[in-house]
Amino acid sequence: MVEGSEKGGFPKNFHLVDDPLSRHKLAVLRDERTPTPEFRQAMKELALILVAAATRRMPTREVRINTPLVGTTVEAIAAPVCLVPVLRAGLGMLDGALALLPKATVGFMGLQRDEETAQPVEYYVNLPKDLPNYSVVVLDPMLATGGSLSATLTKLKEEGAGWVSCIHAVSAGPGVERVCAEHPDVHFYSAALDPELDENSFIVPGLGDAGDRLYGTL
Ligand SMILES: O=P(O)(O)OC[C@H]1O[C@H](OP(=O)(O)OP(=O)(O)O)[C@H](O)[C@@H]1O
Ligand SMILES: O=c1cc[nH]c(=O)[nH]1
Ligand SMILES: [Mg+2]
Repeated sequence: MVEGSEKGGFPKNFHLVDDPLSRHKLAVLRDERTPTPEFRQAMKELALILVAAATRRMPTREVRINTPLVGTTVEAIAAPVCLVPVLRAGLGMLDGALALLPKATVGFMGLQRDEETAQPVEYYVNLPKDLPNYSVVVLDPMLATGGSLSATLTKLKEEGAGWVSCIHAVSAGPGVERVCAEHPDVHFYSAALDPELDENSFIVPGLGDAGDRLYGTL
Protein backbone atom coordinates (compact mmCIF):
# COMPACT_ATOMS: atom_id res chain seq x y z
CA MET A 1 0.00 0.00 0.00
CA VAL A 2 1.31 3.45 -0.88
CA GLU A 3 0.64 5.73 2.07
CA GLY A 4 -0.08 9.37 1.26
CA SER A 5 2.62 10.42 3.69
CA GLU A 6 5.26 8.30 1.89
CA LYS A 7 4.94 9.45 -1.70
CA GLY A 8 5.44 12.99 -2.96
CA GLY A 9 2.41 14.38 -4.74
CA PHE A 10 -0.20 12.44 -2.74
CA PRO A 11 -2.18 14.24 -0.05
CA LYS A 12 -1.09 12.60 3.20
CA ASN A 13 -4.60 11.31 3.99
CA PHE A 14 -4.92 9.50 0.62
CA HIS A 15 -3.77 5.87 0.44
CA LEU A 16 -3.42 3.83 -2.73
CA VAL A 17 -4.24 0.14 -2.16
CA ASP A 18 -2.36 -1.18 -5.18
CA ASP A 19 -1.26 -4.73 -4.28
CA PRO A 20 -1.45 -7.34 -7.09
CA LEU A 21 -4.79 -8.75 -5.88
CA SER A 22 -6.56 -5.40 -5.87
CA ARG A 23 -5.01 -4.56 -9.27
CA HIS A 24 -6.38 -7.86 -10.59
CA LYS A 25 -9.90 -7.11 -9.31
CA LEU A 26 -9.67 -3.62 -10.77
CA ALA A 27 -8.66 -5.04 -14.16
CA VAL A 28 -11.94 -7.02 -14.19
CA LEU A 29 -13.92 -3.93 -13.21
CA ARG A 30 -12.32 -1.66 -15.82
CA ASP A 31 -12.87 -4.07 -18.74
CA GLU A 32 -15.98 -3.06 -20.72
CA ARG A 33 -16.55 -6.74 -21.60
CA THR A 34 -17.15 -7.73 -17.94
CA PRO A 35 -20.84 -8.60 -17.57
CA THR A 36 -22.91 -7.48 -14.58
CA PRO A 37 -22.64 -10.69 -12.46
CA GLU A 38 -18.81 -10.76 -12.71
CA PHE A 39 -18.63 -7.00 -12.20
CA ARG A 40 -20.70 -7.31 -9.01
CA GLN A 41 -18.52 -10.17 -7.75
CA ALA A 42 -15.25 -8.32 -8.43
CA MET A 43 -16.61 -5.20 -6.67
CA LYS A 44 -17.52 -7.27 -3.62
CA GLU A 45 -14.07 -8.87 -3.52
CA LEU A 46 -12.29 -5.54 -3.96
CA ALA A 47 -14.38 -4.14 -1.10
CA LEU A 48 -13.03 -6.90 1.17
CA ILE A 49 -9.46 -5.82 0.42
CA LEU A 50 -10.23 -2.10 0.76
CA VAL A 51 -12.18 -2.41 4.01
CA ALA A 52 -9.28 -4.33 5.55
CA ALA A 53 -6.99 -1.44 4.56
CA ALA A 54 -9.44 1.12 5.93
CA THR A 55 -9.37 -0.47 9.38
CA ARG A 56 -5.62 0.15 9.69
CA ARG A 57 -6.07 3.35 11.65
CA MET A 58 -9.22 2.36 13.53
CA PRO A 59 -8.98 3.01 17.28
CA THR A 60 -8.44 -0.17 19.31
CA ARG A 61 -8.58 -0.97 23.01
CA GLU A 62 -6.90 -3.57 25.15
CA VAL A 63 -9.06 -6.42 26.43
CA ARG A 64 -8.11 -8.96 29.07
CA ILE A 65 -9.03 -12.56 28.09
CA ASN A 66 -8.00 -16.13 28.86
CA THR A 67 -6.54 -18.37 26.15
CA PRO A 68 -6.90 -22.10 26.93
CA LEU A 69 -3.47 -21.80 28.59
CA VAL A 70 -3.14 -18.45 30.34
CA GLY A 71 -4.57 -14.97 30.85
CA THR A 72 -3.40 -12.43 28.28
CA THR A 73 -4.13 -8.99 26.88
CA VAL A 74 -5.49 -8.71 23.31
CA GLU A 75 -6.52 -5.80 21.11
CA ALA A 76 -10.05 -5.24 19.83
CA ILE A 77 -11.66 -2.53 17.70
CA ALA A 78 -12.72 0.06 20.27
CA ALA A 79 -16.01 1.40 18.89
CA PRO A 80 -18.90 -0.17 17.00
CA VAL A 81 -18.58 0.28 13.23
CA CYS A 82 -21.13 2.00 10.99
CA LEU A 83 -20.82 1.31 7.26
CA VAL A 84 -22.34 4.02 5.06
CA PRO A 85 -22.83 3.04 1.40
CA VAL A 86 -23.49 5.99 -0.92
CA LEU A 87 -26.46 4.82 -3.02
CA ARG A 88 -26.63 3.20 -5.45
CA ALA A 89 -23.10 2.14 -6.35
CA GLY A 90 -21.90 1.97 -2.74
CA LEU A 91 -24.29 -0.93 -2.18
CA GLY A 92 -22.00 -2.98 -4.43
CA MET A 93 -19.34 -2.79 -1.68
CA LEU A 94 -21.65 -3.52 1.26
CA ASP A 95 -21.62 -7.34 1.28
CA GLY A 96 -17.82 -7.40 1.03
CA ALA A 97 -17.47 -4.95 3.91
CA LEU A 98 -20.01 -6.87 6.04
CA ALA A 99 -18.10 -10.11 5.44
CA LEU A 100 -15.21 -8.63 7.45
CA LEU A 101 -17.28 -6.50 9.83
CA PRO A 102 -20.41 -8.64 10.35
CA LYS A 103 -21.58 -6.76 13.45
CA ALA A 104 -21.53 -3.39 11.69
CA THR A 105 -24.55 -1.10 11.69
CA VAL A 106 -25.47 0.18 8.23
CA GLY A 107 -26.47 3.79 7.47
CA PHE A 108 -27.53 5.00 4.02
CA MET A 109 -26.70 8.11 2.03
CA GLY A 110 -28.83 8.43 -1.12
CA LEU A 111 -27.27 10.76 -3.69
CA GLN A 112 -27.56 11.00 -7.45
CA ARG A 113 -25.47 13.28 -9.63
CA ASP A 114 -27.51 15.59 -11.84
CA GLU A 115 -26.54 14.54 -15.38
CA GLU A 116 -26.26 18.14 -16.60
CA THR A 117 -24.40 19.76 -13.72
CA ALA A 118 -22.72 16.72 -12.06
CA GLN A 119 -23.90 18.18 -8.72
CA PRO A 120 -25.14 15.61 -6.15
CA VAL A 121 -28.85 15.64 -5.34
CA GLU A 122 -29.82 14.11 -1.98
CA TYR A 123 -32.87 11.79 -2.07
CA TYR A 124 -32.56 9.54 1.00
CA VAL A 125 -30.62 9.65 4.26
CA ASN A 126 -30.89 7.13 7.07
CA LEU A 127 -28.13 7.23 9.70
CA PRO A 128 -28.04 5.91 13.27
CA LYS A 129 -29.08 8.56 15.83
CA ASP A 130 -26.03 7.82 18.00
CA LEU A 131 -23.54 8.29 15.15
CA PRO A 132 -20.89 9.91 17.43
CA ASN A 133 -20.48 6.51 19.13
CA TYR A 134 -19.34 4.79 15.91
CA SER A 135 -16.25 4.47 13.77
CA VAL A 136 -17.65 5.17 10.29
CA VAL A 137 -16.54 3.68 6.96
CA VAL A 138 -18.04 5.27 3.83
CA LEU A 139 -18.39 3.00 0.78
CA ASP A 140 -18.49 4.47 -2.73
CA PRO A 141 -16.73 2.87 -5.72
CA MET A 142 -16.24 6.19 -7.55
CA LEU A 143 -14.68 9.45 -6.37
CA ALA A 144 -14.89 11.75 -9.41
CA THR A 145 -15.39 15.49 -8.77
CA GLY A 146 -15.69 14.75 -5.05
CA GLY A 147 -19.11 16.45 -4.85
CA SER A 148 -20.98 13.35 -3.63
CA LEU A 149 -18.34 12.42 -1.08
CA SER A 150 -17.99 15.97 0.17
CA ALA A 151 -21.78 16.18 0.70
CA THR A 152 -21.69 12.80 2.49
CA LEU A 153 -18.84 13.79 4.81
CA THR A 154 -20.46 17.13 5.61
CA LYS A 155 -23.71 15.34 6.52
CA LEU A 156 -21.90 12.74 8.65
CA LYS A 157 -20.06 15.47 10.55
CA GLU A 158 -23.30 17.44 11.07
CA GLU A 159 -24.66 14.25 12.67
CA GLY A 160 -21.62 14.13 14.96
CA ALA A 161 -19.41 11.51 13.30
CA GLY A 162 -15.86 11.49 14.66
CA TRP A 163 -13.59 8.81 13.17
CA VAL A 164 -14.33 8.40 9.44
CA SER A 165 -12.56 6.55 6.62
CA CYS A 166 -13.69 6.08 3.00
CA ILE A 167 -13.10 3.31 0.45
CA HIS A 168 -13.17 3.67 -3.34
CA ALA A 169 -12.39 1.47 -6.34
CA VAL A 170 -11.33 4.40 -8.56
CA SER A 171 -10.57 7.99 -7.59
CA ALA A 172 -9.78 10.92 -9.84
CA GLY A 173 -7.09 13.49 -9.10
CA PRO A 174 -9.42 16.54 -8.92
CA GLY A 175 -11.83 14.83 -6.49
CA VAL A 176 -8.99 13.55 -4.31
CA GLU A 177 -7.46 17.03 -4.04
CA ARG A 178 -10.86 18.43 -3.05
CA VAL A 179 -11.92 15.92 -0.38
CA CYS A 180 -8.44 15.57 1.15
CA ALA A 181 -8.21 19.35 1.53
CA GLU A 182 -11.76 19.76 2.86
CA HIS A 183 -11.49 16.78 5.24
CA PRO A 184 -7.89 16.46 6.46
CA ASP A 185 -9.12 14.37 9.43
CA VAL A 186 -10.59 11.66 7.13
CA HIS A 187 -8.51 8.90 5.47
CA PHE A 188 -9.28 7.82 1.90
CA TYR A 189 -8.34 4.37 0.56
CA SER A 190 -8.57 3.71 -3.18
CA ALA A 191 -7.47 0.93 -5.52
CA ALA A 192 -6.64 3.46 -8.25
CA LEU A 193 -5.88 7.12 -8.75
CA ASP A 194 -6.85 8.13 -12.31
CA PRO A 195 -5.58 11.38 -13.77
CA GLU A 196 -8.63 13.16 -15.13
CA LEU A 197 -12.33 13.66 -15.75
CA ASP A 198 -14.00 13.98 -19.16
CA GLU A 199 -16.45 16.72 -20.21
CA ASN A 200 -19.28 14.84 -18.41
CA SER A 201 -17.23 14.53 -15.21
CA PHE A 202 -16.65 10.80 -15.77
CA ILE A 203 -13.33 9.37 -14.60
CA VAL A 204 -10.81 8.61 -17.38
CA PRO A 205 -9.81 5.83 -17.90
CA GLY A 206 -12.20 4.84 -15.06
CA LEU A 207 -14.69 2.01 -15.41
CA GLY A 208 -17.82 3.80 -16.62
CA ASP A 209 -20.93 4.30 -14.50
CA ALA A 210 -20.45 1.98 -11.54
CA GLY A 211 -24.15 1.99 -10.54
CA ASP A 212 -25.30 1.11 -14.05
CA ARG A 213 -22.72 -1.67 -14.38
CA LEU A 214 -23.63 -3.12 -10.96
CA TYR A 215 -27.37 -3.11 -11.57
CA GLY A 216 -27.61 -3.60 -15.34
CA THR A 217 -29.28 -0.24 -16.03
CA LEU A 218 -27.06 0.53 -19.01
O1 LIG B 1 -17.43 12.53 -7.18
P1 LIG B 1 -18.70 12.78 -7.92
O2 LIG B 1 -18.49 13.67 -9.12
O3 LIG B 1 -19.80 13.28 -7.04
O4 LIG B 1 -19.16 11.40 -8.57
C1 LIG B 1 -19.15 10.20 -7.87
C2 LIG B 1 -20.56 9.72 -7.61
O5 LIG B 1 -21.17 9.34 -8.86
C3 LIG B 1 -21.67 8.02 -8.74
O6 LIG B 1 -22.98 8.00 -8.30
P2 LIG B 1 -24.21 8.40 -9.28
O7 LIG B 1 -24.57 9.82 -9.08
O8 LIG B 1 -23.90 7.93 -10.66
O9 LIG B 1 -25.39 7.55 -8.67
P3 LIG B 1 -25.66 5.97 -8.76
O10 LIG B 1 -24.69 5.33 -7.84
O11 LIG B 1 -27.07 5.84 -8.33
O12 LIG B 1 -25.46 5.54 -10.19
C4 LIG B 1 -20.73 7.39 -7.74
O13 LIG B 1 -21.20 6.20 -7.19
C5 LIG B 1 -20.51 8.49 -6.74
O14 LIG B 1 -21.48 8.54 -5.72
O1 LIG C 1 -16.67 7.87 -13.80
C1 LIG C 1 -17.62 7.96 -13.01
C2 LIG C 1 -17.96 9.16 -12.38
C3 LIG C 1 -19.01 9.19 -11.52
N1 LIG C 1 -19.73 8.06 -11.31
C4 LIG C 1 -19.43 6.90 -11.92
O2 LIG C 1 -20.10 5.87 -11.69
N2 LIG C 1 -18.38 6.87 -12.76
MG1 LIG D 1 -24.32 6.22 -11.49
